[in-house]
Amino acid sequence: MQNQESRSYADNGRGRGVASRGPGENRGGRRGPASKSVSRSDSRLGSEAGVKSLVKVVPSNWPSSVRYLAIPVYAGISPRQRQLLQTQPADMPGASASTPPLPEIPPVLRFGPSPLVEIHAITDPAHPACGQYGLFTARHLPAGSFILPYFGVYHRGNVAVGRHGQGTNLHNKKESDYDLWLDRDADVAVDAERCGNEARFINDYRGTGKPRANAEFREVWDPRRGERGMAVFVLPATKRLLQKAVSGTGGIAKGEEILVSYGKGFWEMRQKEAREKETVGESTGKNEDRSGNQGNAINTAATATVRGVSANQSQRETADEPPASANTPAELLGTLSINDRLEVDSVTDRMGSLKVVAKFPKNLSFEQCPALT
Ligand SMILES: C[S@@+](CC[C@H](N)C(=O)[O-])C[C@H]1O[C@@H](n2cnc3c(N)ncnc32)[C@H](O)[C@@H]1O
Repeated sequence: MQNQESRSYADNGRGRGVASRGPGENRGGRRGPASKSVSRSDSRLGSEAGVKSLVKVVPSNWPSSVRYLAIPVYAGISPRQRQLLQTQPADMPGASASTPPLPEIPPVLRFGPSPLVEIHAITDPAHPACGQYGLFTARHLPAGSFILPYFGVYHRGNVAVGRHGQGTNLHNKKESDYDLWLDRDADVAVDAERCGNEARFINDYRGTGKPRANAEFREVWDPRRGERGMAVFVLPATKRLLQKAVSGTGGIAKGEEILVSYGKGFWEMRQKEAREKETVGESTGKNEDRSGNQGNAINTAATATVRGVSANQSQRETADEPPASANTPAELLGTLSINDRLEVDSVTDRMGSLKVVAKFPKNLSFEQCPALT
């Protein structure tokens, strides 16, 4: 079972934060099996053809089990929801005259891997996400600056509730730690568990030794696609940091890990789930880990210890993982289609309180992304 907070690993300040329950050059480091280098001289970058070609390009260290997205994809979003996504809040019916426009993604931003960030495996045993990946800066990023968009599957925010009360995203049939609220009122969230961009690797600052987050998720307007979305920004400078910024030390230094706050609710829910799983494990004699980072983890012990989950990543469910080699948009959309007949008990409302509101529709399918059609 999820609650509103647990769906949020951050909040953008407009009540539309991170949901459920975390122009291109490649740098050094290990390369994922699916990696291809980014050609900065690719004249098609930014064009529709460029988007299509960049779907084939992944950043260094991108895990082969996760599909890289240069634009979002859509699952089960209604035409009305799409319309809402393509409307600035200030233009919404009933919006007050003082509603500010959303901050904009730089219109010249290229589609594909960002030169501002690098994905690295975390090998420091003191880091609570040791054995997983994290996102690091490739250069100094000024306070308040835009870092990158958060891409994933735009889906209905509703969650189904499984036998043990755990929440499950309807669109991918299991809970996700990469699912961010985009618009709670419109019931749209963006999940990067199975496919996404570099932003999906941003860890929470808790337990890392850093006193606070250095970045945040914010709702944005993407003028390239005429659509709302989520993005990551360097935290704006506080008065104290502003003074430092004058001497050039504000923002995030080159090589530092980008860290956000997932929100207290995210971690409270994780603890609750860990307790429940331990209870289930005790009663059945086995433990399971249903964490959302199964696809990426390169070492499981540290994760399990930190999160208090006495489980092993190797026991993760793999049956409904999509194949990892789709490259073209058609393949991408094809392999992500969900036409399965899902059997669920009930659906929670978007506040997450356990409440039967609807039976899950039997067929969900991905809509073609307008940028690709
Ligand atoms: C959005 S993902 C972040 C990327 C993830 N490290 C990966 O390699 O895919 C969220 C997951 O990362 C892990 N994580 C992030 N921040 C953490 C922290 N401060 N302590 C422990 N685990 C963390 C948790 O497993 C969480 O479910």
